[in-house]
Amino acid sequence: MTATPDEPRVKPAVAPVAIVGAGLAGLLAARLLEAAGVRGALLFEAESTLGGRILSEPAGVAGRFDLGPTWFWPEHQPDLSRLIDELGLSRFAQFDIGDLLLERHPGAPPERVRSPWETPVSMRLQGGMAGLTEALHASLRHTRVLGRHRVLHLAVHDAGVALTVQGPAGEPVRWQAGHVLLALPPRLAAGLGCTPPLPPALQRAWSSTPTWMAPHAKYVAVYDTPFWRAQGLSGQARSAVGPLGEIHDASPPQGSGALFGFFGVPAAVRLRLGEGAMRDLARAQLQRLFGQAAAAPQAEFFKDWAASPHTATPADLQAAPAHHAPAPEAAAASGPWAGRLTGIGSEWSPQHPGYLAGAVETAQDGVAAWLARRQP
Ligand SMILES: Cc1cc2nc3c(=O)[nH]c(=O)nc-3n(C[C@H](O)[C@H](O)[C@H](O)COP(=O)(O)OP(=O)(O)OC[C@H]3O[C@@H](n4cnc5c(N)ncnc54)[C@H](O)[C@@H]3O)c2cc1C
Repeated sequence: MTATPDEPRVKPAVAPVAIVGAGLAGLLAARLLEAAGVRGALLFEAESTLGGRILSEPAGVAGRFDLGPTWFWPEHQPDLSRLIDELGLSRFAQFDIGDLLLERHPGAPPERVRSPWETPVSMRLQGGMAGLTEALHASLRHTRVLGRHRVLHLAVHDAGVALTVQGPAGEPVRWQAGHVLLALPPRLAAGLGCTPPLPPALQRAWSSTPTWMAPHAKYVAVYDTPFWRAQGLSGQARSAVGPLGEIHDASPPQGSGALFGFFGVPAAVRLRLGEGAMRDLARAQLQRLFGQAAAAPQAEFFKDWAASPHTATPADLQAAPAHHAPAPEAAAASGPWAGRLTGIGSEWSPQHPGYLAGAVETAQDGVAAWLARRQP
């Protein structure tokens, strides 16, 4: 029978758990389920690549450079730190020795100020943060990982949840699972169609939770060497002129040098001006700050997360929140959705909402809660 968009084909087997989203939270949840003996979980990922907001791009022999998260803080994030060790990944401290440059006014030369001491030390992963999600994915043996599978709709029924999923060919297919772990930002989860609808208070709480860093964009410039260090500069800068508002050293532990910056330009302006203009302005700013040697990077990268439909929603583009939002409830307390659906994206973390460590916390808690409730 040929499937039509209105009549999704049904996959008859019922998976114990379906995970929506293969970022850090989704991949870790799959690993934890496998470690507890669960077989045949489904992991749906809308994009063709895994990792979600974690993205590291290669530049020849220079290494890989983070266009998503860069840092973690082991003193405050012991579970994430343990996971990194367990996966055999190497860490190193963020370079921050030397002066910081301050650009206060257009046309005024940058001021040098002593770098503020970073407490606690920010740590980075050798080879880029994507090493974390790649290692998690490589460790999976008993999970069906389905890239280019976008979950569109969830319907609860007596035996569990039916998920309508758009696969690579564009056709909607219905899959069945006993429980759904929503490993995506609450705002995106609130946009999935649900039958019956989620409790209104839960729906409101999820759709009003901003997705951390969704309105932001990053620029990375790669050089042969970290030449600014010889001038006593840390590579850090703050600018009221822009387009980059905050700049850091992004060099790997040895060899090449790199600088990265977060744009201070609002998402709507960036999207209007386009990537080419943003790159040109960012490169010109690095030259203004760090001199002629910064004018011709051997490689450069630009990633605008506001343009990613599987990270940002139109609501995220209105304003960039200065602080991490408090975590909303992760599940329905009563009604048909109780016990069928749990939010495990990082923003649901009570301790570290929006951080990598938050995704670790929510994956651990979500899987533990499902295992505790599961019928023997
Ligand atoms: C530029 C930037 C810098 C950051 N810096 C740091 C940092 O230095 N330190 C730190 O701790 N944190 C940082 N963060 C935050 C960190 O990246 C996130 O907290 C973390 O990666 C979230 O992981 P997650 O798995 O919860 O969600 P995500 O990584 O957002 O994963 C969600 C996944 O769901 C998929 N998806 C979405 N909709 C669907 C659908 N309908 N069907 C199927 N799949 C879907 C997405 O494609 C994605 O793969 C940064 C983020 C950004 C963007």
